[in-house]
Amino acid sequence: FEECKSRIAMLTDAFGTNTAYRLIHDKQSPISWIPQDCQPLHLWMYIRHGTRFPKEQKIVRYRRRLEELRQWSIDVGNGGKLCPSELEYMKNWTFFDLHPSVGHHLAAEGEREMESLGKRIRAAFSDFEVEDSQFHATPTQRAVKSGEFFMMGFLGSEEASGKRIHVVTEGDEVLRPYKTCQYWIDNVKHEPSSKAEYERFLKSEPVERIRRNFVELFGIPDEIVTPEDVILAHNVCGFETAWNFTGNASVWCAPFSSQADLNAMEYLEDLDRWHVHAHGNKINSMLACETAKNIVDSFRASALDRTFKAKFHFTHCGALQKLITRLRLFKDDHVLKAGDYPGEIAENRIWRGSKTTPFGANIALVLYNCAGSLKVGVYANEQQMRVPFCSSGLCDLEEFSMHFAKGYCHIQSLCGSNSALAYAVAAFVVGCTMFVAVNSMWSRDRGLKKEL
Ligand SMILES: O=C(O)[C@@H](COP(=O)(O)O)OP(=O)(O)O
Repeated sequence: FEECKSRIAMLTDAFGTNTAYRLIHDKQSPISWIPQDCQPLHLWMYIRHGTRFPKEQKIVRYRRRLEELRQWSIDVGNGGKLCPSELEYMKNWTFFDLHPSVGHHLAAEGEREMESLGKRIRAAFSDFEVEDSQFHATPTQRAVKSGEFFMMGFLGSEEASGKRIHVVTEGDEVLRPYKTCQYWIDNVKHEPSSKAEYERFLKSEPVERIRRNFVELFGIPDEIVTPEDVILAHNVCGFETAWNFTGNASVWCAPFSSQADLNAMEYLEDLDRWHVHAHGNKINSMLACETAKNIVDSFRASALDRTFKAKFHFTHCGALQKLITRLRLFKDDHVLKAGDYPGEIAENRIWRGSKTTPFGANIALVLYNCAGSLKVGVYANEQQMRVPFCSSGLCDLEEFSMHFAKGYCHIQSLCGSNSALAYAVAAFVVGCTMFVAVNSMWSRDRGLKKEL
């Protein structure tokens, strides 16, 4: 049964946004968060909640559909070409024990992820006393619980017991503005063209090949298994891998018989998230403008009183993707297209859900006082990043603010009834601001060169 063993061994981390944080973090080397001759003044973090359960309606749908597929496989197909251990697992499969009431709740793996992240972040800044720490979360169980577990890791259980999480309202402009943004919902999320590349790839040969593999392995008649079933199996494979700390593979991973299959499934989700939530649409960057303002305002306040403060925000995948878009991180210089897969363009892309926004994904922005100069460091998933609009790795606060937080920011008018006009005005103002900024940098540069 060599085939069974290799099937289990090949499972890695390509589960897109359903990847557990440990699957990417364990491969990274730790970094130093304190640059030489610098002292931290402000730590501002945006954190996606830890590993969770599927949402309530999905638990119901998964149970219904997977039960059907399971019956087809066991009764009719007699397990198809599944290995004996997989067939046994299939017969005793327990995902059905998951009650819909735990839908979208933080899983035990998510609790571990958050507590250990909190501990690592505290350890990274252990030479500095945090004068004030604040914890904010969206009004969801998974975000609030993530905040509580992180806080325990960061402050220790005793200090954490006296501290509260500030729960914001739905659609909060800093934590999750798109959630209630009607303009974005109508013109991006529900706009068919945003899904066009995703739909195209769903019908493409790489996904069809996995579907045929599914049919053959499970011994289910061809006409029963749809491309949506392939997505379902991939989701459940990802979830069961994320929850299962011991690393036993889920039987629903079996149709993905090579890394290429997992990569194709990740690409499918990436096409969706990139076009709807990230670099694929300019409004996504604009929707992070209040978040950007909050970061820069917090930095300016800390720069004045010169004490080390920390603010943590527990939120969701789409919110992190918008902040990532505004920071121009993980940005390919091409549009993500279905037709580019397979091929180097798709395979070498930077944008990957498992690397950008797994469960527990985090973006940290740190203000430092470096021998009297104010500098900003940007970190994604505990690795230092270089933002394209900064001339060096550690960015000068003014240079950073000029690109990141300037320009028109009025989310209500961007999202409200006059939003088409507001969107045009915003795009125009952002364009003008960039023009003026770049021009003034050129003139400053020219001035400096003259002086030299
Ligand atoms: O709420 C959810 O179902 C997903 C998607 O929501 P958005 O990312 O689209 O807000 O986000 P998650 O909570 O897993 O980060």
